[in-house]
Amino acid sequence: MGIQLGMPAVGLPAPPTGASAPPVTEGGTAGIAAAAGIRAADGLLDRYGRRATDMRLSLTDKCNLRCTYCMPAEGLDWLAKDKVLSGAEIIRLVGIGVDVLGVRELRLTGGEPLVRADLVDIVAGIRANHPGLPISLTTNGLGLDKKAQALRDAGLTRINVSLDSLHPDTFAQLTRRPFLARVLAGVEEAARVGLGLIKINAVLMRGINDVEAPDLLEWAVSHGFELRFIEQMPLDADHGWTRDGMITAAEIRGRLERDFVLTPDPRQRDGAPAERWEVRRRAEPETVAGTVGIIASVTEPFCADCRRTRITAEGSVRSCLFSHEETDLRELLRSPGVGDAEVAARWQDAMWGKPKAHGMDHTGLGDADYVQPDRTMSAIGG
Ligand SMILES: Nc1nc2c(ncn2[C@@H]2O[C@H](COP(=O)(O)OP(=O)(O)OP(=O)(O)O)[C@@H](O)[C@H]2O)c(=O)[nH]1
Ligand SMILES: C[S@@+](CC[C@H](N)C(=O)[O-])C[C@H]1O[C@@H](n2cnc3c(N)ncnc32)[C@H](O)[C@@H]1O
Ligand code: SF4
Ligand code: SF4
Repeated sequence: MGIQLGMPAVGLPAPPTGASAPPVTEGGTAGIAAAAGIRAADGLLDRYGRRATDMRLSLTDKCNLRCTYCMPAEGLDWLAKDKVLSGAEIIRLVGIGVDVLGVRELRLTGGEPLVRADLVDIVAGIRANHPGLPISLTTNGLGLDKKAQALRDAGLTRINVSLDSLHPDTFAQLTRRPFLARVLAGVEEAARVGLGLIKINAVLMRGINDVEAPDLLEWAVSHGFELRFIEQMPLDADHGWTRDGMITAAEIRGRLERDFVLTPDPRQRDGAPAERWEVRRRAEPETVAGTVGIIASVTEPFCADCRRTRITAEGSVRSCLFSHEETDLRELLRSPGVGDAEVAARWQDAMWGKPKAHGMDHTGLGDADYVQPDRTMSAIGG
């Protein structure tokens, strides 16, 4: 059962009230969390009683694909190298998250994390400090065939690979690159080296790959992968998203139900973006063939139970995927004499100002008052 928005969770400090409470801005005001009675041990708490324990860290803003729902065809102005957190800074920041602020799982993302030459060293460095921490990677799979074994050896727990089509032409149309075979080689190698349960992420685009939904699911269950369909969100550089144009979760279930029977997965959702369904083929209704997830950020939002804190490649906290403000931690990390406690306090301030949903005080992607963030999904760290 998720925490109700607006209600402090049991045992947590109440949100600040009264004239003495400093104003809350999404980016955080120095000391605001402390002024509200939040101690380091309270972790990454927000005004609505949610506590972030799931850290999503972007390793780079760069990418070697140009997915139409994410990047512009010409790419973006990549960050200068010195603006991006170094491996040592990342390892320190994860340490502060885990040891001081109660982070319980870590996802490495981007941009495309596999383009970072020191990725294996970063994973190994984090693993050495946190033997029990689940560390997962979200990737487009390009180059995974070369790095899967090293990543597993370094201590990576799991991997999610984005793959929207099994047809070379459709793949190239969606990603603007003809690399389907390379992605499939990466998925195959990740499975061979035993990189946990592999999850496949697919965004369905109307008139392009939406007809492929049942084929993608058949492919995934027959390989033992967990496929998740993601509703397209308004985070594309081209501002091409429309509420009417996107494929909804209800529509996805409808398309799948022609070939499969879907029943709710009895496992707890536990704050996960994906709602999971057990999958049975209509031709074999007695046997569970696998699981499918649907991530319905637009039509069935899950913000009330959000447990995520994001760090961008340049070391800023984004309390929400759709935030309009960021809180820089890199400057503190690079200031001689600044200790972990000070970095942790600024991170807590940023999270205290986390919006209720979708960067606003209510849910509603595509509502009249929704304003798309300046950054695209790739630059936020999806
Ligand atoms: N609205 C919203 N969507 C999110 C958030 N985090 C992830 N998503 C969506 O979920 C998709 C899949 O994310 P992944 O990186 O695979 O992570 P995950 O689903 O949390 O990971 P698992 O723990 O492996 O199930 C992303 O591409 C986003 O579309 C979030 O905080 N808010
Ligand atoms: C931004 S990418 C970063 C990691 C890696 N490059 C990849 O593609 O997996 C993470 C996830 O965001 C998803 N994504 C990107 N733009 C999106 C959008 N506008 N709506 C929904 N999901 C999106 C991608 O499909 C991918 O699964
Ligand atoms: S979704 Fe991932 S692979 Fe596609 S352009 Fe965005 S960052 Fe790159
Ligand atoms: S939109 Fe913001 S509040 Fe909602 S689930 Fe995503 S990160 Fe959390």
